[in-house]
Amino acid sequence: MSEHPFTLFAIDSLLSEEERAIRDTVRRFCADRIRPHLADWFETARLPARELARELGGLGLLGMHLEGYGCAGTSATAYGLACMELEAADSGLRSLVSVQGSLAMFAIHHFGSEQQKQEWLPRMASGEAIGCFGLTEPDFGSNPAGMRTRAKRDGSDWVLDGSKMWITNGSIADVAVVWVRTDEGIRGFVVPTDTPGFSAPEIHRKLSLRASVTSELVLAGVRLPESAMLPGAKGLSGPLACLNEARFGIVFGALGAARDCLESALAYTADREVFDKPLAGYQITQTKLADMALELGKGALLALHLGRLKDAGQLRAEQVSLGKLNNVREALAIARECRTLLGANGITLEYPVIRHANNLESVLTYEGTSEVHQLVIGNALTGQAAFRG
Ligand SMILES: Cc1cc2nc3c(=O)[nH]c(=O)nc-3n(C[C@H](O)[C@H](O)[C@H](O)COP(=O)(O)OP(=O)(O)OC[C@H]3O[C@@H](n4cnc5c(N)ncnc54)[C@H](O)[C@@H]3O)c2cc1C
Repeated sequence: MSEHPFTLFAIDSLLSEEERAIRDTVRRFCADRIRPHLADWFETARLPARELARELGGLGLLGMHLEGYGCAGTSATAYGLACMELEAADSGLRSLVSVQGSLAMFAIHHFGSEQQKQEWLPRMASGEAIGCFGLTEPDFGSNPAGMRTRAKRDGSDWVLDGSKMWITNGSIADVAVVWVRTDEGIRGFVVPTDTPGFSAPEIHRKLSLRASVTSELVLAGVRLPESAMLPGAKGLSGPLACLNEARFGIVFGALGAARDCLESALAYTADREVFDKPLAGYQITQTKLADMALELGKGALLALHLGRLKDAGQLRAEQVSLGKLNNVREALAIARECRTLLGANGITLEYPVIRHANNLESVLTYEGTSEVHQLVIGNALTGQAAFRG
C-alpha cells in the first residue's frame, strides 16, 4: 500500500471543512476543465484566457479573499489552498488568478477611490474584465525604485510616458494598474487599455510559463484624468503591498506544482521496471522520494502557518519572504529531481514534470527573486540592508 505525502503529514487535519471543500472544488475544476488541455496550451503558447477568466470568476476564484464588490471574501488560507490546486495544474493558470486578484484587484480594492472600485471590481471578480499590473521595466526589476516611466500634470490631466516589461496578462487586459514616477513620488494609475497611446505587445519565444500571456506595456502620451490615480497609494509601499499579497499565494502555489511532480514520479516509479524490478523498489529511488516528500510536507506546514498568521492579521512581509524563498526553491528542486526519475520520458509534455520545472524558473524570478528574498531575510536577521553594493 502506498501513501500520499500529504496524508503522511496529516495535512488535512489542519484544514477546516470549508477549506477542504474549496480545495476539492478547485481540484475538480482543474481535473475536468484544465488538465486535458495543458500540454497543448503550453506547446502552442496559447491560452483561452478570456474564457477561463469567466469560468474562474464563476467559481469565485478572482479576488477571492477580498471583501465586497462581488468578491467571495474567503480566508487567506482558503485562497492559498486554491492557488495550490491551480498551480498543481500549471503555474500559468495560477499566475492569471494571482495577477487578477492579488495584484490588479487588490491594488484597486486597497488603494482605489470608491468610483474606481465600483467601476472595476465587480467586473474583474466575475472575470468579465481582466487586469494586469505594471511595475517592472526593461531596466528595473528587482529595484523598481529606479523606474523611468513618468506621469506629468497637464492642466487637470496626467500624461504617462514610458514602458513596462514582463507584464502578465498585459495583451489581454481591459485595465492596467501602472506604477509611475511623478513629482510627488511613485504613484499608481488605473489605465483602461483602450486609452489612446496605450499598447501591449506580447512577448514571444518564452520557454517558461508558456500557458500564460506576458507582455510589454507601452505608454506613449497616455492622457488620463485625475480620477485615474489611485488616491491611497503614495510611494513604493503601494506596489510592494500588492506584491506581498501575490507572493502569499505563491507560497502555496509552488507546492502545488511540486506535489503534481511528486505524484507523477510516485506513479511512474511504481510502474517502471529497471533491471527486472520496479524503480520504486530501489534504495536510491526511495531516498529521493523520501527527501522530496519531506520538503513538500515541510513547505505545506510553513504555508499553512503563514496562512493562519495572515488570517489573524499578523503576517509580516519578511515572513512572506521566508515562505516564497523556501517553497519556490524547494518546489523547483523537487521538479528537477522528479525529472531524473522519469528518465527520458521526463523531458516530454506527456508528463507534467518538465513543464512544471520550466514554469518554476519564472516563479523563482518573479515576485522578488530568491536572492532578493534572501536579502530581505538577511536584513531581518542582521538589521543591515545589503541590497546595495
Ligand atoms: C513570466 C514573468 C511574468 C512576470 N509578470 C510580471 C507582472 O505581471 N508585473 C510586473 O511588474 N513584473 C512581472 N515580472 C517581472 C519580475 O517581477 C522581474 O523579472 C523580477 O522582479 C526580476 O527583475 P529582472 O528580471 O529585471 O532581474 P534583475 O533585477 O535584473 O535581477 C537579475 C539577477 O540579479 C539579482 N539581483 C538583483 N538585485 C540584487 C542585489 N541587490 N544583490 C544581489 N543580487 C541581486 C537577481 O536576484 C537576479 O538573480 C514577470 C516576470 C516573468 C519572468
